[in-house]
Amino acid sequence: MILIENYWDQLADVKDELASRGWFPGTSGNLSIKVDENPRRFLVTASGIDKTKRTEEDFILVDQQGQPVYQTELRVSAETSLHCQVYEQTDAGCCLHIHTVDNNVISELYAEQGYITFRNQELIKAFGIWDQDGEITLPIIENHANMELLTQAFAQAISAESYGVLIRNHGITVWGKDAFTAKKHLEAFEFLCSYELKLRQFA
Ligand SMILES: CSC[C@@H](O)[C@@H](O)C(=O)COP(=O)(O)O
Ligand SMILES: [Zn+2]
Repeated sequence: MILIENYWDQLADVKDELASRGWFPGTSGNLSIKVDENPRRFLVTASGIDKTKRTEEDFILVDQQGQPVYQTELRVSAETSLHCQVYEQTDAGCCLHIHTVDNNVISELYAEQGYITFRNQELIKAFGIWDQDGEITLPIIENHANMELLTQAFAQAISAESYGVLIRNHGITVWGKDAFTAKKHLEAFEFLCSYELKLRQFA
């Protein structure tokens, strides 16, 4: 038997931790956690809510098309289709999206290149990459206002080895096999973005 409450609590805990870092400015950001694969169902944040508050209406159970499983007055996150793509194309169990100044500035600086590759950093090991010359690449896509176009570009950028996609002047979407791993990947990408920006100030 699947205990949705268990997944709900895991996602609520992650949300609280990210909120305590100020990673949901202006109601931005959205989170999801998979509760079942056959058929695929996941909890996703309701749209437009204050993600720094913990309430009983924070998450909505949706199917693989991102449609609510039960009748609700709440709206699912405007970016639910991106979460659907992550679960469709990877074996992720959790997907996190945040807007920070650091990830936005990195997205602008590297937009023309279309990606940023991080190397020579101990924290790359957070992605399970243990080689001496290990590196991780984060693709960067344009921020289309049209969700169909954004979802298309996002789907093309997803790869099993990247664990995240950066949307230009918008934010980062990161995933992992479970809530713990997704948060670890998110923290690592944020660290790497911040490091890169600081280094550029001196280089
Ligand atoms: C309020 S600005 C952020 C939104 O436009 C969007 O990018 C976002 O991350 C949150 O949307 P939401 O529908 O609440 O999941
Ligand atoms: Zn967003």
